[in-house]
Amino acid sequence: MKGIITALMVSYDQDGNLNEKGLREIIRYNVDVCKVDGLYVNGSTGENFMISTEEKKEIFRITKDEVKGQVPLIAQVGSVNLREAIDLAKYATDLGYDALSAVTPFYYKFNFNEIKHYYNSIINAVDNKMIIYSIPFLTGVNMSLDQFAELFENEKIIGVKFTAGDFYLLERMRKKFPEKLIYGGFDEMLLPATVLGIDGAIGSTFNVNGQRARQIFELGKQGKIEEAREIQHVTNDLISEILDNGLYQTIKEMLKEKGVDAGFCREPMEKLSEERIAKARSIAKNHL
Ligand SMILES: CC(=O)N[C@H](C=O)[C@@H](O)[C@H](O)[C@H](O)CO
Ligand SMILES: CC(=O)C(=O)O
Repeated sequence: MKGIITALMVSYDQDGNLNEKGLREIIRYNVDVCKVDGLYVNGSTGENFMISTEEKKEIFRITKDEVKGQVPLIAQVGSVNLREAIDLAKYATDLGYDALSAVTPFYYKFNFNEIKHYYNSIINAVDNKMIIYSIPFLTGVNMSLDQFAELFENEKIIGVKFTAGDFYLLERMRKKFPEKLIYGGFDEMLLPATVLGIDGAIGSTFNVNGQRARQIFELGKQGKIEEAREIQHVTNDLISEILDNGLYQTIKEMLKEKGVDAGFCREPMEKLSEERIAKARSIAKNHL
């Protein structure tokens, strides 16, 4: 479960209904064209926090079915509704997902004991492994090195998806937890995170830019820093244009430009104007 892992996009139709055919096409594009090492299902990029429990299960099921064992699968099951998280953890485990992940519980200012209870409750309910999903800029939840150490005392908690720019903390974690899996979260900082020794990365832009991400990761690990930096520069020209135009909507339009039925984002995310659709299409033409 190392390497370049796509935070999988999901296709919704104009009315926001799950588009199974489109989801299958996105999966195929990731596996066959971007050639990524795994899929992270129902993360932020999957618009997970805007959909129902039944839809989450449907996405887990379709993805497992379409992938046919070609790459490992990680199921993001985190929810402020702990019962839902446990239910999803059981569902994904029964389907055969290789690992689970859960976002730190957010919205209420849970204390660390509550966060620890949340992780242990989810993972101790199933025969599976857990990857903590830490994304402080969206959740407001910051954990210290000592707090990560306390969570990692549970041997079923095998790693962390670290979507943060705190590279001091990342370095401290690498030193303190050599046996845990650490995944980079910000695709635009893949090279510096690789230099600090991450085991892999999980990201949204790998849905379209997975091949360059792999090059950055491989070259970085080999110490070919200048070559890797050139590819990070090209990648970040791409990512900055995507971010300026609307992250998930733009990646979907880029997939459509590649013939993938990626659909639309779920409300309340807005639909792109004609002008921004044209911009997204031109980003795909110029950079992919
Ligand atoms: C919130 C979100 O989508 N985060 C992703 C991973 O955690 C990243 O892949 C970013 O989308 C990407 O780095 C662009 O900022
Ligand atoms: C990594 C990311 O974007 C996600 O959680 O989907």
